[in-house]
Amino acid sequence: MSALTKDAVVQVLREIALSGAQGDVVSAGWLGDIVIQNGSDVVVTLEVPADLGPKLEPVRQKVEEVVQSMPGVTRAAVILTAQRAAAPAAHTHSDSCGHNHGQAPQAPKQAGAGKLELPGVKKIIAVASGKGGVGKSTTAANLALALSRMGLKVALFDADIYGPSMPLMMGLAGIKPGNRGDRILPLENHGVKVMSIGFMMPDDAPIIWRGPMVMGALEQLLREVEWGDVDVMVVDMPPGTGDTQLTMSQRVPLAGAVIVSTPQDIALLDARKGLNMFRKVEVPVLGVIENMSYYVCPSCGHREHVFSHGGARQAAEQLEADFLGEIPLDIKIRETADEGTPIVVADPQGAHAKAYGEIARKVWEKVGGAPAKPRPRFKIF
Ligand SMILES: Nc1ncnc2c1ncn2[C@@H]1O[C@H](COP(=O)(O)OP(=O)(O)OP(=O)(O)O)[C@@H](O)[C@H]1O
Repeated sequence: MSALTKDAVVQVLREIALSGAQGDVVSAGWLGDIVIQNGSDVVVTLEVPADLGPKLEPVRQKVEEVVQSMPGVTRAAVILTAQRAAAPAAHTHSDSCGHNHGQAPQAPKQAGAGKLELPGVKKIIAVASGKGGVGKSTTAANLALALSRMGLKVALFDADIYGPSMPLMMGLAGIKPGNRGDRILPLENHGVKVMSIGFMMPDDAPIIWRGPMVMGALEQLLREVEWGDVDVMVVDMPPGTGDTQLTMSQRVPLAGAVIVSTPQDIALLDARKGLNMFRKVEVPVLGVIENMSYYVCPSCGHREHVFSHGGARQAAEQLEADFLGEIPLDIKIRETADEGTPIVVADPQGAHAKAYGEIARKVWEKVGGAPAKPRPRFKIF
């Protein structure tokens, strides 16, 4: 059998006629990207006009069905993204991984771009970082689990388009969410509802996301998931302070944001950009969490400050943001997350779970959350 090519996919897409005078998805100018992974997994991105987006779910399904039926295709995923005016470039640049490491951009002026409505979701909290690799996702997962242990109904939304890690961290890797009608059902583990852009992509698909596409895909996912009744949703934001992060902070009705930083100065500089970005769009900054703050020697219990300790606390003070707490550098935090059972669940009585619990309590208080009913420790069936 000859190898599957993008041209062959385009050919097939041209055969799907759209109703009305628009021709097909290719001639309508909607074709964004085609990515073929492992020779047989195909992801097609359609960039459609924002006002048509919600009406085009049947088209998305049809295109997916047609691509899926092509010879040589194992899995097909079609993602609709809405075309949106790109935000002004400001002084930002993206590096090769797509992360934005420039200065906080100006708020884009988007006429009519109101807040997304997520009925049933009471409070939404963003977990953000100025740069990648500081432990933002690990913190988001453990924070969500700590909030859940307080007796709250919790959802975790993984918006980290450049490296979605929630499927792995929450023990849901390789599982695909189901549907009810045209609604997507979130997956659930450790008592937390989880949705990740990673569930929608073939494993390791190197999708090259352009700014407006990212927001389109995230919005679509947020809107189409049947979240049900949720006290608090934790959003693992894409790292950095570029246009995507800014647009997301404007469009999602955030109750507040927490910034994760390591103690190194360079990360703190980036953390400042994160703080400033949220302030610019009037999202309350709930505070700063210092991650990988110190190292506890597993044999003697000695605390070693590998980096210049206390930087996040000082930076928080200077920036008039609250310091929410510090989490040590501990291999167990990494291992448990990699195994899909983050430390708050793996060792609920341990010191780390306690530290995350304290942070969760402060965060919940700061967003004015109603006191949660303590979860019973024992269940009698
Ligand atoms: N407190 C910690 N102790 C030990 N390892 C940690 C800790 N926090 C995070 N890590 C590890 O550091 C790495 C990066 O963490 P994580 O993926 O959470 O960062 P991130 O900021 O979300 O990264 P990215 O920007 O790539 O999404 C992971 O291997 C994670 O397990």
